[in-house]
Amino acid sequence: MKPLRVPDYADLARSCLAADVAGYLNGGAGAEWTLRANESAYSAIPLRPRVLTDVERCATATTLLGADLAAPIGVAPMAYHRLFHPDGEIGTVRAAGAAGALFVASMFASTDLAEIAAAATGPLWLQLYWLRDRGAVLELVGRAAEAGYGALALTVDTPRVARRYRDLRSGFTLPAHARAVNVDAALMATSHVAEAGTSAIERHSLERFDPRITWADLAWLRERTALPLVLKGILTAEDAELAVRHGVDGIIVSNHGGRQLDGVPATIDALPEVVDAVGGGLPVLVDGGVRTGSDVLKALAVGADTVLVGRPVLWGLAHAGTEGAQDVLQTLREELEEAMALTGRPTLAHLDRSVLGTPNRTPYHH
Ligand SMILES: Cc1cc2nc3c(=O)[nH]c(=O)nc-3n(C[C@H](O)[C@H](O)[C@H](O)COP(=O)(O)O)c2cc1C
Ligand SMILES: CCCCCCC(=O)C(=O)O
Repeated sequence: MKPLRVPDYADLARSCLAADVAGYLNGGAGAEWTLRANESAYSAIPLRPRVLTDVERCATATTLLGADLAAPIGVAPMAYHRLFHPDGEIGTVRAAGAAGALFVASMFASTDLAEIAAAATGPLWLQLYWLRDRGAVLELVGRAAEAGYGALALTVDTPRVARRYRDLRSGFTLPAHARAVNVDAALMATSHVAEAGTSAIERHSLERFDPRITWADLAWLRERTALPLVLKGILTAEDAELAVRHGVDGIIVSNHGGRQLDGVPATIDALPEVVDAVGGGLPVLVDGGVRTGSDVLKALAVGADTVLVGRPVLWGLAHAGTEGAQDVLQTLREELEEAMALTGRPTLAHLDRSVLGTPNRTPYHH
């Protein structure tokens, strides 16, 4: 089957990946309630089209923190792209560049940070986890600045990696060809020690991630880098207000694709309170469950400035390397453009909450 829609890539990826790798990629935390909610909440929102608005040209181009994007779409930070295809992060960053999309490299990328930067042709950020070893984090930040990364995205929803039952059942661990090559090997060692019935990355996070950090620690990082700082994993108005008060440069509304606290709302449902709390003072990004151009349009209509896409990019990569990842991003951009035309909104500025109908909810099931 030739993939046409983004979800077509999900099946194709599953059929070419080992079961434990597919489980790590597609799985979520706990009962996977939030994982399901992310996608179904988008499907529940009907659209309210306007007609006779001249949609011959619909303009998707935008800017984010001073960088140009062909559309308000980016690649969410995801660890270990080489697990899914030998092209790894070089493939996904090239795909992002070709599609005019933002690329956020994970701290646990399986390709050298400078090599990713050398292959990038578009805006590039680095995601960070706050490790107990602050020196290791700072060293990485210094290398990112030198390599030309444009911003840091600090993930704040992961004091530890959550229980992901698919990974516990498979005894998930990292193979030799997909390791976090940008962090000191000694620090990463336990992330690839197999132990039946456990997840190596969950064990590793308990040892190495720093669960003690608070809002006050952000100043420590800000004093040591001139790069803009974006917080990833905000879900409430209260935390959005604190983020603004602490002078961050952007917010990513995220529940980690349903991989961290199970039971939190779908991100499209959390987005309005964050957008309203921020009040336009900062860029607000969102990720989780975005599978169609209409989903992108809905998030923008609620007030997101840019939408990040996670698993679909890795489905494309797993199936067809760089080309597959690029096709996923290109398809989303084209579908967004079509959704703008068919809802009668020729520019991004025309996308506001009036395009959204009342959600048609069926209750989520645990
Ligand atoms: C395989 C995989 C690895 C991930 N690794 C990271 C990571 O290293 N850092 C991070 O902040 N988020 C990570 N995430 C979460 C994504 O950044 C993003 O929040 C999520 O995938 C968005 O949901 P979606 O996959 O439904 O688009 C990962 C997600 C997946 C699927
Ligand atoms: C010890 C490495 C942990 C990597 C976690 C990557 C991630 O965020 C994910 O969701 O998986």
